[in-house]
Amino acid sequence: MLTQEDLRITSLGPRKLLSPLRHLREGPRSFVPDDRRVMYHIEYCGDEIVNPLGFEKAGPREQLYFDPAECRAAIVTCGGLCPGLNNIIRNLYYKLHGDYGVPTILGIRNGYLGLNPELGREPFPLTDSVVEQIHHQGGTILGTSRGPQDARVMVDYLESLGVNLFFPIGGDGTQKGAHLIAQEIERRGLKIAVVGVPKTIDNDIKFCYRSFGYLSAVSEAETVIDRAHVEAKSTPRGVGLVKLMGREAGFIAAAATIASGEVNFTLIPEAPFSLDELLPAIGRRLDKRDHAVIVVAEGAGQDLIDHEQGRDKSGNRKLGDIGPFLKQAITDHFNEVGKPAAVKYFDPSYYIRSVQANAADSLLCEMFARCAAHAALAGKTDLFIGLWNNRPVHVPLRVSVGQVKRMEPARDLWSAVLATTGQEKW
Ligand SMILES: Nc1ncnc2c1ncn2[C@@H]1O[C@H](COP(=O)(O)OP(=O)(O)OP(=O)(O)O)[C@@H](O)[C@H]1O
Ligand SMILES: O=P(O)(O)OC[C@H]1O[C@](O)(CO)[C@@H](O)[C@@H]1O
Repeated sequence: MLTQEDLRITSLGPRKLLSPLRHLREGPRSFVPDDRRVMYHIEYCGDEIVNPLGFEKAGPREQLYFDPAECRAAIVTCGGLCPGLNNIIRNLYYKLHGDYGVPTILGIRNGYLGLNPELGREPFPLTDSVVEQIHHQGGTILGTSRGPQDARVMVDYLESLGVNLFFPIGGDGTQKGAHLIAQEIERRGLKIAVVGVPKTIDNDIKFCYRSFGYLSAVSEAETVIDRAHVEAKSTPRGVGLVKLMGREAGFIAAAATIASGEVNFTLIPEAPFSLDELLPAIGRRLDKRDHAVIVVAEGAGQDLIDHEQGRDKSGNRKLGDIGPFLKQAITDHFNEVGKPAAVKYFDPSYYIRSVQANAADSLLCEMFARCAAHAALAGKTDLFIGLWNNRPVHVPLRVSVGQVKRMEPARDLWSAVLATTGQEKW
C-alpha cells in the first residue's frame, strides 16, 4: 500500500507566479483561439486526488510556477520505438509553445545519448513546420537509443542549454534515468521540472493502466494473427505460429489474441508451460479441427531454450529466440508421432511498433502530452503522467522506479484469453 509520503509530488516551489487564464489573455499567442481559453477554465482541476491509491489528478493548475515566456523546454525519446512518440512530441510542442507561449522547445537527439555533448549530436529547435505532419509517421523524429549516461553530465548539459522544463519520453528504464536526473537537479538546487511520459508497446509500466502505442501495436499484431490463421486453415494439419514482442509481459499477446478471436494457444512470460503438455494439446486440436493458431510472446518459455545469458546496453536481459525453437519442436514432435504438421511461422517483430499511432493512441498521446505540459509549468517535478482509474494522474518517479506491471494469470485479461482460445491452461 502506498503512503501519503510515497504519493507526495515534489514541487519546485510555491505556485504563485501566473495564472494560466491571466497569462492566456495577456500572452503573445495571437493564434490561440478564444475557445481554448474557455477550455482552460473548464479543464482546471486543482490538486485533487484520485482514489483508491490516492494519486494526484493531472491537468491544468490554477497557478503556474514558471513564467512560460522565460522557459526553455527539452524533449527526449529513449528506448525502443513505440507508435505515438511523434504525437507526444507534436502535442507537447503545441501545448507548450502554441498555448502557453514557451518560446523554445528543443528536441534532444537519440535519447539520453543526446544529453552527453561528448557523444551525442546537438539538439535542434522544434518549429511549426517541423512538427506539423509528424503524427502521420511512425518512429520518433528525435531518434532514440539505449545505454546509460551519467546523470551529472546530463544535468550539466541541460543547465548549459538553459532548459527548465524537461520531458523524458520512454519506458521504465527511461523513467529510472529521469528519476536520477531529477535527484541530481534537486541536489544542485536547480529549477528544472522533470516530467516523464511513459512509453511502451509492452504496456508493462506500473501505475499506467494503458501506455500509448500499446493498442496500435496490438492492432498490427491482430492483422498478422489473421494472416497466420488463413495460412493454417489452407493446408492439412496447418499450424500458424506467431511470435510477438513482450520481453517480460504478455499484454500484447493477450490483447491481440482476444481481438483476433482466432488463436488456440497463447503463451506468455508470466505463465510457464511445458512442451510435454503443450505438444499433445496441439495434437488434439489438429486431430479435431485440422489447423491451429499459436501466439507466443518473445519472453515466454525462456527456461526451455539453451541460450547465451546476457544483458543489452540498457541492462535488459537478452532473450533466447522462442519462435524458431517452438517451430522446430512442433515440427519434430508431429514427425515423430507420424502425423506431420505444416508449421507457418510469422515473426512480425519491429513491424508492429514502427507504425503510426491509431486513433485510440493518438487521443491518449494528446492527453498525456497536455498533462505533462501543465504539470511542468506548475513546477511539479520528478513524476510521470500515469493513467489510473481511467484518469491521467501524477505518479512520483520514486514510487514507480523498480516497480513493474505484469499480467496476473488470476485476473480478467488472462481469463478472457483462456476463454477465447479454449486452451486448458498456461
Ligand atoms: N536504472 C537506470 N538508471 C539510469 N538510466 C537507466 C536505467 N535503466 C535504463 N536507463 C536508461 O534509460 C534509457 C532507456 O532505457 P531502456 O533502453 O531500458 O528503454 P525503456 O525506457 O525501458 O523502454 P523500452 O520499453 O523500449 O525498453 C537508456 O538510455 C538506459 O540506459
Ligand atoms: O531490439 P530492441 O530495439 O532492443 O527492442 C526490443 C524490445 O523492445 C520492446 O518492444 C519494448 O519496447 C520489447 O518487447 C522488445 O524485446
